[in-house]
Amino acid sequence: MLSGPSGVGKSTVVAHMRKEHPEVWLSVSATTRKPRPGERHGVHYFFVTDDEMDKLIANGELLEWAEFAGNRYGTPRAAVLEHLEAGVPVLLEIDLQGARQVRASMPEAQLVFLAPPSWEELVRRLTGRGTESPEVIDRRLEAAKTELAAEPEFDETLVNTSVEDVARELLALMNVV
Ligand SMILES: Nc1nc2c(ncn2[C@@H]2O[C@H](COP(=O)(O)OP(=O)(O)O)[C@@H](O)[C@H]2O)c(=O)[nH]1
Ligand SMILES: Nc1ncnc2c1ncn2[C@@H]1O[C@H](COP(=O)(O)OP(=O)(O)O)[C@@H](O)[C@H]1O
Repeated sequence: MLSGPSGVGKSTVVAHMRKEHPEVWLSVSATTRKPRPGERHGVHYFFVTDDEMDKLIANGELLEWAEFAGNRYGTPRAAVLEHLEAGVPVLLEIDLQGARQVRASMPEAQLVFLAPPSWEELVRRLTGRGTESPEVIDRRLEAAKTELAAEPEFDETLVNTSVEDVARELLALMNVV
């Protein structure tokens, strides 16, 4: 499981890793957040309405879910279990609250925290991505303070200075290489 503050580079690292190792399966989450330009339904997320999210939760279809910066996000349970049973390396990219839930239900899961080289660099990356309004950026930076403080809860911390290095370290932790 990979967690870390918004803008630290999780998606970038995972995309780089999967380009070279497509055998790593990345869970596609359901979210009530609106798609960013270029994001596709079923690829980056399953973009769902509030009602649809209510149903997924009520029917027990999510392994975990959380509200993050005003939107809900959850991991579809069935696909994760199928891939684990098939022996495929599974990666979840989820927030701190989700990571805590998975740790409780799957104690064997490995929790990896992706940290920024500095607070200033995190702000620079999140702002530089240009996908969020200043209000949303503030909200995400507020959440980032809590996430950075929870770093000791994780099994491993990787500092995202070089995307290539972090991708390699993550693969090694997953025993893929
Ligand atoms: N708990 C949980 N968090 C998720 C899930 N999918 C994504 N997230 C997290 O939600 C947060 C916001 O994701 P997103 O809106 O895509 O923004 P980004 O992380 O800045 O690219 C990030 O911390 C994600 O890791 C999920 O299924 N469950
Ligand atoms: N190691 C890095 N060095 C410099 N910029 C990076 C690095 N990793 C990611 N970025 C940039 O930071 C921004 C946020 O990355 P992104 O992968 O969207 O973060 P997250 O998925 O954690 O929210 C993007 O513009 C990305 O190109």
